[in-house]
Amino acid sequence: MQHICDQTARGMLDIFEARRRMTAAARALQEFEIVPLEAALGRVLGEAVSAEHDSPGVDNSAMDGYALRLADMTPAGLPVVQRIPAGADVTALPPGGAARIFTGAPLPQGADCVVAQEQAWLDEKERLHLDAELAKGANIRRRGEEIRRGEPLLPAGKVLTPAVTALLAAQGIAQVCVTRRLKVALFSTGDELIEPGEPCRPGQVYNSNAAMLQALLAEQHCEVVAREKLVDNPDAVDDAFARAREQADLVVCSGGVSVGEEDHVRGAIERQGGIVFHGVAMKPGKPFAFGWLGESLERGTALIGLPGNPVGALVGWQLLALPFVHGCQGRIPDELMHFSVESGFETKANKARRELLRVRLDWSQGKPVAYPTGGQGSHMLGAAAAADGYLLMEVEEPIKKGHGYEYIPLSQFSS
Ligand SMILES: Nc1nc2c(c(=O)[nH]1)N[C@H]1C(S)=C(S)[C@@H](COP(=O)(O)OP(=O)(O)OC[C@H]3O[C@@H](n4cnc5c(N)ncnc54)[C@H](O)[C@@H]3O)O[C@H]1N2
Ligand code: MOO
Repeated sequence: MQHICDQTARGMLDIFEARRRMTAAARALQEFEIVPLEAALGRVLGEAVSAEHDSPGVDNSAMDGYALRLADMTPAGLPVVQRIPAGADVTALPPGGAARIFTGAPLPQGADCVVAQEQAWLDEKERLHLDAELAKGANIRRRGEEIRRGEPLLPAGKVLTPAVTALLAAQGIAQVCVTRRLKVALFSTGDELIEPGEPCRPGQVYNSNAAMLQALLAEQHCEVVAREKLVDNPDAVDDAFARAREQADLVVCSGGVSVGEEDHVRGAIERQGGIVFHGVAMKPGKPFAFGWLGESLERGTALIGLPGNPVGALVGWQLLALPFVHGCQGRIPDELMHFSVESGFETKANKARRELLRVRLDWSQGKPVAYPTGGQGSHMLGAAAAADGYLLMEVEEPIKKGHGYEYIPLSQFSS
């Protein structure tokens, strides 16, 4: 991964430095709630969890078959003297006998292996014979072989995925302590914006950012405490920010963050708090701003200003805002996942900013080859909606067909 390194261009912050700063700036919320396990998907564990039981709880069979004591087997076979379904109490295997047993059923005391029914046969006297060489311990799942009662099961900061949910359920745990939801106030700025469902005059633009950000926040289990559209007027932005800092942990705002006189977000942040950084050497997403409202970043309300261009807002959210949100949730930080793939296309170099090209991997040649999913303008949502990843184009390095470039899968941003 020699391509991903610090690099600044024309006063803009390097993407990966910006990501580090977002990660470092986050302070984990120290407020928690107890929720039922079935309502905890995607939430973040607020405390470490230890195993409450040995897993497996008893020695048990890994197969439908027969449990036996190997040394008892004779050329004349073994009589089947017991039948043990899953859920039965633990029994003892009488000497010189075998037990019919089913997957997950407790191994009878004295048995030292299980033969799968496909590898055994019963003669006319219902005596068991083996078709395979068996070793002691075969097809037995031992008590506590995965984890013992009291051992660490999950650390604080772990996200409750379906597998984590199952791991907790397997321990009999019905409710968990999770970080409370992050309260987010969501603003979209722009006189041109109208809401989906409203009639559209020429020059007006549907507010896709609010819909997208609401969805992105829902994916992260944030609580949207305000969702407002703001006109391009400094008083309106000031007023909205002043209200939001009282009710939210984080303000997320799109648009109005560039340099034109209709862009009022930076000014409002400076009047009510301060800027940590503004401007990142990435395309799309250059005018990304991070700051705070109130006394300081630590004591005030954090504010993330995303570009108005919808794909810039999306990329800024995924690469820069998410590490901060995760940190506030107390989540164990994720490394950015990326790997090299071949490019199936060519593109001219960008002289100032790294570009994140919206691509899809084609596997039809037995290896992944990246192709663009459509127009790469930062206002063009189609390519973003069709992409499965971003191909990272370094500054002053064109993309050449057949060469390898870092690919950043999008799936990592939804978990
Ligand atoms: N002179 C310069 N102009 C621009 C620069 C620059 O460096 N110098 N940077 C450009 C880049 S890059 C971007 S990105 C944009 C970002 O500008 P803003 O964040 O201030 O966003 P707006 O100007 O408000 O809007 C830009 C664009 O996005 C549309 N938009 C805004 N909000 C929404 C929304 N909620 N849903 C859908 N679309 C939205 C808006 O209509 C504009 O088309 O600045 C460049 N300019
Ligand atoms: O950085 Mo802007 O999002 O390229 O258009």
